[in-house]
Amino acid sequence: MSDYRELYLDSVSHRYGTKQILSSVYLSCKIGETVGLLGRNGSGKSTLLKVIFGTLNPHFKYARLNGKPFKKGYLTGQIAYLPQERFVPLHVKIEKLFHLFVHTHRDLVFSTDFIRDHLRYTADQLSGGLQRLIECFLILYSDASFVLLDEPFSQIAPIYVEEIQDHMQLLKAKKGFIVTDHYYERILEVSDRIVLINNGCNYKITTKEDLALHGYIPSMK
Ligand SMILES: Nc1ncnc2c1ncn2[C@@H]1O[C@H](COP(=O)(O)OP(=O)(O)OP(=O)(O)O)[C@@H](O)[C@H]1O
Repeated sequence: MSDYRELYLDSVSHRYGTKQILSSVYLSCKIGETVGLLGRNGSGKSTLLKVIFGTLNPHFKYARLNGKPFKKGYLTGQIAYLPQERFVPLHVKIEKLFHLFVHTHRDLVFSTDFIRDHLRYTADQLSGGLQRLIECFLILYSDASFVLLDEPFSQIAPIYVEEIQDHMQLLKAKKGFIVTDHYYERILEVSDRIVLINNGCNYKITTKEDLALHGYIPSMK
């Protein structure tokens, strides 16, 4: 049985056409936990996050949130998702976006210097990296208890990656995170445990050697 305050996925299977991408994948995340999701390009990480959020209907999944079965994550109001692709509208003021997405922790996010400095702009007035950073904060600070982050560190300068990590740490008592990125050293730093997707299956990773064993990083000398 799953604990209360847990996102739980079991038996997730999906194929595109005849290509099997996920075969009975299991994944869980509790409040207070950061789960790092790793895997080679095309292994199915984004597919899995889309399945959880509900924008992709898999061939099979068994999903529960706080013990209760759910079909589409976004309908629960408890799951937020940062997709790989840009999602913010270009012509809406950043301040308005934060008013739409963030309620509980708005004061906290508005007290962050680089967010406050950009509130009066629209996304099209910002660089690609800053747009991504704003998107990341909109999702981190949304009211959802479980946050799915697809490549939050890509395009972002190291100084801001540190900021993202710090804010994840700050929010962790109240939220659970599932995060994937190919800056795997960052994923190792920020995560309490690591799950690797390989050949459609999930593997528990405990050491860097495990990552080499599964062919995610070059074998270690
Ligand atoms: N809509 C689609 N139609 C057909 N095939 C798809 C579709 N979306 C993804 N795929 C294929 O499914 C596989 C898994 O894609 P996915 O985006 O989930 O991988 P990923 O692990 O997130 O990869 P990356 O690390 O490169 O972002 C890839 O081979 C991809 O080409």
